[in-house]
Amino acid sequence: MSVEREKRIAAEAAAELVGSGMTVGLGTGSTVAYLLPALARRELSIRCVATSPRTEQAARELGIQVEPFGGFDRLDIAIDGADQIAPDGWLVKGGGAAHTREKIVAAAADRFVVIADSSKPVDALRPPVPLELLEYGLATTLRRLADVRRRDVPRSPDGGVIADYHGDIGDPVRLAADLAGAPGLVEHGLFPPDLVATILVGRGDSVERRDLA
Ligand SMILES: O=C(CO)[C@H](O)[C@H](O)COP(=O)(O)O
Repeated sequence: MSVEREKRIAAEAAAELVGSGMTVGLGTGSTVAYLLPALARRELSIRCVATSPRTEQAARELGIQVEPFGGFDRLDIAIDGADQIAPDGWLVKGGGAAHTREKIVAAAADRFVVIADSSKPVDALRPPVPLELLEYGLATTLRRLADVRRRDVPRSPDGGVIADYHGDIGDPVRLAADLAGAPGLVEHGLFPPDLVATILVGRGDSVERRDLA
């Protein structure tokens, strides 16, 4: 079964978790690209925020109501893809360089739902871990952070510089804490299990569901 089909059925299963009246965070990426038409087809009355200009434009073109995030202090649900899913629920995100906004939206949601194809669950997380860095003092930040290289992609919508950590991951709790404490680092792409409510993985013809919360 194709990866694209697995993404689509996981995204469609996630769309079924959304009900009328909900506030919804929309992630970024090729799996979310299947979520948007699935949501639009349901013709629900929902208010959404988008984690990237790309998602915002695609959602609007499908008639989904997208509003500025400033108008919300919480969300009912957020749905997003992932680059890697560890057995204990740790995620690596940010392959599309949207991890800062994605983490803020995931944290704002009562329920964060991850959608993925069967290539995303891994036995152990591996590098790279995406980073967003502040432009101010960038050369010193890059010199201080070991094993970090700038990624040749446009800046984030918030002006941040995208880079990746290529060193060992080891214990993600420790690496996440080390990265979070580094001056000049805006956000990293390690998402802890306590952020995640449900993981939906398309595998072959069916969707595997894991509830973490
Ligand atoms: O974190 C992300 C973007 O920053 C994406 O959610 C992640 O890269 C997965 O993307 P895809 O669904 O295309 O595999």
